[in-house]
Amino acid sequence: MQLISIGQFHKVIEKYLYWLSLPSIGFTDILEIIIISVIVYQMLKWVQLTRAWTLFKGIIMLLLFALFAAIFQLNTISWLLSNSLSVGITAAIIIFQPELRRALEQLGRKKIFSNIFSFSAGEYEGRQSAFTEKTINEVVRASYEMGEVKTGALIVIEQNVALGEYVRTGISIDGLVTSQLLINIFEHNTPLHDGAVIIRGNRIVSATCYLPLTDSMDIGKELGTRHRAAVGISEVSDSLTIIVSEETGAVSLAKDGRLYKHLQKEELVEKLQQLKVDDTGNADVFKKWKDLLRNEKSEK
Ligand SMILES: Nc1ncnc2c1ncn2[C@@H]1O[C@H](COP(=O)(O)OP(=O)(O)OP(=O)(O)O)[C@@H](O)[C@H]1O
Repeated sequence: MQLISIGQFHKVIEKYLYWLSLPSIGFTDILEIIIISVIVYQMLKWVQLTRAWTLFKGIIMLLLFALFAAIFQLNTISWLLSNSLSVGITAAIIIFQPELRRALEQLGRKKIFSNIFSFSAGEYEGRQSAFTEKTINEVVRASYEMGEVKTGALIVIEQNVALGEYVRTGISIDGLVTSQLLINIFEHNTPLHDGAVIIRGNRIVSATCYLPLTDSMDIGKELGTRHRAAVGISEVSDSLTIIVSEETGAVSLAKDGRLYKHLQKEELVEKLQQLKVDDTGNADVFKKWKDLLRNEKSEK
């Protein structure tokens, strides 16, 4: 029996198994794979939380149908599908314009690096003055006192995204946050009780502000425009909004497009503590990391 040399063996392998050879993978390829995976994952996560999920399922059905048409050479159907693709994309952009706008706004709000590396309260909180323990106590006291007597209220706490355009819709007030002032503003049949109050740092900057209403379907039919306005402003900004129901006296909170209904006093305090900075105006960097991680967890 004639043995083949190593060189010949190599040639045979190259000739018949060339398709097995893998292209060389460099660092940039791995980086690209990671970046694309993260983008696709984030897009799928976003699509699942919006009306676009239904559209996404529809597109998958169409693609399966196109594959079926291609396999069985249904030429007319294939032609129709490929020619309506560009029209379909334009239509989807028009129909889902609010969702796309919201997604881009949310992307613009993600201050990942500044959140991690900024050490001063001004940069971290984006406010001119600090949101302190005293302000938290005043806001919480006012909310539950108004709840007890069923006085409706809407209190927006501004964070990194400036709410100037909504502040301008109201009547300008430059007053230190106190429970008495808040209760007074929302007192029935007084000129300032309608609409929302906006708080920036430790100060009430405006009252009777008009907020955008959400068109979310997830909000219960029993809730009216006050709650819709609170969720609406939380969709277009990183603000935190407290709602006191005039009907039930319940205190709720809107943040990142979500409504946390019927909060107990301690729960509200806990949520507001995340915005706090100490009296020197400095945010604790370790607390920031803890808060960031906690927020990530609670979002999951
Ligand atoms: N777009 C808006 N921006 C700011 N405030 C608003 C807006 N729409 C309604 N409000 C406030 O909400 C009040 C009406 O509340 P409505 O009864 O419709 O809401 P609700 O969610 O059912 O709350 P409640 O439980 O207090 O009745 C208005 O009088 C006004 O003060």
